[in-house]
Amino acid sequence: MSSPRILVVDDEADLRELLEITLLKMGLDVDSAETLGEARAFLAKTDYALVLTDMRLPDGLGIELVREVTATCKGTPIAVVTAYGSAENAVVALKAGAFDYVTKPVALDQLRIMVQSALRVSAGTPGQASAAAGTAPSRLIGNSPAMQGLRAQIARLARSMAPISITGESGSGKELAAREIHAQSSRAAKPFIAVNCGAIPEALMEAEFFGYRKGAFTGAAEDRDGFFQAANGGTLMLDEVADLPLAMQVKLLRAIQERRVRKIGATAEEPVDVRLISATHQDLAKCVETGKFRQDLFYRLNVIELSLPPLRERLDDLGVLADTVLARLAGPGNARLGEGVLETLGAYSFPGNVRELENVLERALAFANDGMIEVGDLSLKSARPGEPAHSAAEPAAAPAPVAVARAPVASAMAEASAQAPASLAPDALPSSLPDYLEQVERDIILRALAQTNFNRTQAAQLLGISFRQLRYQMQKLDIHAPEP
Ligand SMILES: Nc1ncnc2c1ncn2[C@@H]1O[C@H](COP(=O)(O)OP(=O)(O)OP(=O)(O)O)[C@@H](O)[C@H]1O
Repeated sequence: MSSPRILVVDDEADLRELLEITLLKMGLDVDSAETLGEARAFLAKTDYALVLTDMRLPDGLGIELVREVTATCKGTPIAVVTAYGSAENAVVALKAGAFDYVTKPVALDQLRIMVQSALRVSAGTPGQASAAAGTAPSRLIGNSPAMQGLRAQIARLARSMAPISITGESGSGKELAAREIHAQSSRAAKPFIAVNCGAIPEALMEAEFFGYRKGAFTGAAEDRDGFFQAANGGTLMLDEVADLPLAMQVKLLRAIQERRVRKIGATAEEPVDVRLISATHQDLAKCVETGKFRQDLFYRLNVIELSLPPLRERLDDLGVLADTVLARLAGPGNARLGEGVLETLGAYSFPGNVRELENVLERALAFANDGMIEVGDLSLKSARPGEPAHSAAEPAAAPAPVAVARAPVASAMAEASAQAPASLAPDALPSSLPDYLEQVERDIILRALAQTNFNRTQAAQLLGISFRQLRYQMQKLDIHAPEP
């Protein structure tokens, strides 16, 4: 079987030679062109597994070739070589459809990693083949035009290394979309690691992201990998990226630019091959304006934007989503929606999106007779049709109070109040600040859960925190949902 063939396009003889030698040593066949014109002539005759082009060529710009190859050579990955520090070129090329980029001076270990990953793309992984054939069932359920467009966009984006920034309200499926991109990419066999940037204490962040060496600090009993090493070869999702403290943003930017990380306590850096996907329900551009988020990092992460529509803008999908959720909860065919249920759901604004739909159906199923969910089994916040829903970014107004808190919540509340620290006199001090704060936190979370009938999405909104933060705090404080 013949080796994959690569086209190198560069007018600098030294660099061209270095690229050729490196690729030949990897067992690949190479054609070389010095100009755009020569490259076009090669491309007209031969199918390549990868095109690697410089940005500046005597008769034009490499970006033209990126556009042509992306438009005409279906599936051929093209990567660009950019001058060091010219992030702009790299970003423009990625936006135009380039698979990836390497910077000059070219680090050969990074070049090899990039080439191998491009070869996996052009060979087509099983995930890609079935996705392309339209046979792979997508985890993103919905037949609305918005969902169809989203799935098509994901299939395209899965073929490149370009960083993707996913925006959307809480519960709209940002993590699911990121997992889908990973699953359809040539990285599917490698790990997908999702990190909630808002849930990591600032003091631990560097160790969590980059790892540490044994003895680097008190308690570092052995070497440990960070998220970057754990995601090597795969995808790293930075969820709630707007919550990253500024100091960590600087370190992250460096890791992204260099594609290398250094463990705390290590002397040398190590290369990492990670595709980055970031997500947030906040307006990251606004965070840049207010100085909360670094512009340079924003620019690096926000190369391709993927925006997830809120559920209330794709109500056509309610039926199929409800069927899928019920089949998962009760087993296929064991639960159904009674008369008027879909219409009632359709009149609700779902501020917590699909996650809230899942919660609503799970609770309703607990009250339903023989798996038949009736309108009375739904406990929705009052919502009028067409009423604009609250953005997840802004805390929702307090929901209509729940008439009676369910017994387990009420008893948990009573228990919490019994333990709750008596309010302190203005100059009194608690004997243990952490215990005192923990009890206050427990008390407040239980109160919010009782008010929302243990709907965590709504409770998180009441408290002005994300669903994930609430879930994290509940785990930490050992607070559990009552048994239905
Ligand atoms: N289109 C969809 N099809 C099927 N399930 C979905 C869809 N969108 C979201 N979900 C489900 O809704 C829940 C929330 O999704 P996910 O965690 O991806 O949301 P998110 O936007 O990342 O939320 P957050 O901002 O709170 O982290 C998950 O259980 C997910 O499986």
